[in-house]
Amino acid sequence: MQIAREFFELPTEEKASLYSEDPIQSCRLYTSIDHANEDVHYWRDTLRHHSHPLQEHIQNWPHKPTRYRDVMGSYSVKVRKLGLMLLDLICTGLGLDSGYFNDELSSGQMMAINHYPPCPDPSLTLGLPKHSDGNLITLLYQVDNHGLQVLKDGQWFGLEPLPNALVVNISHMLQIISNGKLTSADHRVVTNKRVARTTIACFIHPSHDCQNEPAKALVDMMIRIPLCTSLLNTKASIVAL
Ligand SMILES: O=C(O)CCC(=O)C(=O)O
Ligand SMILES: [Fe+2]
Repeated sequence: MQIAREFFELPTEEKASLYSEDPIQSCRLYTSIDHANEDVHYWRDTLRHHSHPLQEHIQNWPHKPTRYRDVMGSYSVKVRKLGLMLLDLICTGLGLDSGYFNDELSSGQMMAINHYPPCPDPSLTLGLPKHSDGNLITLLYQVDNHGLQVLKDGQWFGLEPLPNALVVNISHMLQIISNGKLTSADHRVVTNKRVARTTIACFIHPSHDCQNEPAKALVDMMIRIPLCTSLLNTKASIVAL
């Protein structure tokens, strides 16, 4: 977290070379969501880069702070290990074959270092608007400052930062694969006037050419035999729920 904060404390000129609006860039610094086209800008700067396989991506990461690559690289490997362990447990919980989430379903990983500076008027914007994550599973590290809220039964609840704890989000792909047994949580970030907030999100995601669908074992098959006058004409229609 210290390294993440040090990155955002670098002089603007130092960070400027990483600034890009192009979502295809493997490592880029940008702000809000779609700065050129959005009506409201969100109060966030973010450094986003791929992080798995590490050796394919680390050379695109920032040079400064000098320990950035070492520290963030080692965090990325460890947090991935934890994420895959959680996916194994979720796999058991869902009753899927062990290793279901291995390989292409979890072969990608992206990290976002989010920075929310103090906001002079928090009533005018948010750090991030309501959304749920589009990947498989997200592990978010937040240390001390509040800001993250989750939507439950139509109400927003603040998620207290707990020392040495990570927030784990079920994301869209996991909702799809689990056929809705797990649901992705809507969340947002509010700002405050006093202090900056920095977070590190790790998004584990499927490979880009992998097709996602509900796991077969979680799809109920219902056979309907329509009532008709001639049994000979009866067709069984199979409906996947
Ligand atoms: O910074 C946070 O607390 C949440 C970040 C988040 O939701 C995201 O990057 O998708
Ligand atoms: Fe999110």
